[in-house]
Amino acid sequence: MSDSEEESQDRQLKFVVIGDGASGKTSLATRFAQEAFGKQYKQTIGLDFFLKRITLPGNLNVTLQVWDIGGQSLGGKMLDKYVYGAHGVLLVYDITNYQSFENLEDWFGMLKKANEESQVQPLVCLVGNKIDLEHMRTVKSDKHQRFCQENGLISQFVSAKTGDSVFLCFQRVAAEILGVKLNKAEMEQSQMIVKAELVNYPQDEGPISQDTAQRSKICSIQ
Ligand SMILES: Nc1nc2c(ncn2[C@@H]2O[C@H](COP(=O)(O)OP(=O)(O)OP(=O)(O)O)[C@@H](O)[C@H]2O)c(=O)[nH]1
Repeated sequence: MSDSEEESQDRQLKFVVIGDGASGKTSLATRFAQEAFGKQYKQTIGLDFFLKRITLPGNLNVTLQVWDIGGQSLGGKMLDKYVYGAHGVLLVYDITNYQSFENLEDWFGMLKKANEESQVQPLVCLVGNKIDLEHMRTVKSDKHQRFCQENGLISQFVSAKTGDSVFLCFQRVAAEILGVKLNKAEMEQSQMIVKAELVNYPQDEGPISQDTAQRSKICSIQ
């Protein structure tokens, strides 16, 4: 069988990523689809698309079509058309920004309304992003859990910056939609790659040779 024939058998799933501006939706999509992260904030106007093929247990190939929707779209005319017919939705907020959590009600309300007449009801995952900034958290984890329970959502905490649990998040939603069970080992395997950046040493701890300083900026633990 040729490659293109094989690909044509892939399941295609539409994922939309919604939530307040600057909560990290583009970063999440970019981390997932391109394994990259940019510190610079560039507002998404309208929407962006990403495609990524993943393999679920049982050798099931799935192509995820990720629609990254600009946070300023809430209240805009096009938003219900963007989210219509989605199989999976990542409802994203920033754990260090309480307002982004409060606004989830509006995002979720819009989502329900937009899909009222759709035959496919999307599976929704509540995504608390920026867990690398745990020390700056303003949204307590029990608030997050309560929102999930009240609305029947999957729950996930991630960091688009470090990559922590980003792949897992997309994988869990895709698996749930397709009725595929992930075992503990599979979940753990896709959970994290920790990249620890070294902080500059204080001046009075003695000189570090230029060579050493350059070689040891990032430490990866897998
Ligand atoms: N520390 C940290 N910063 C993050 C993380 N994710 C995103 N950011 C930063 O947060 C800012 C906003 O990220 P974006 O991904 O552009 O946010 P967005 O939700 O797509 O924003 P809109 O396009 O306005 O909807 C950027 O400066 C990112 O670098 C994260 O996990 N940790």
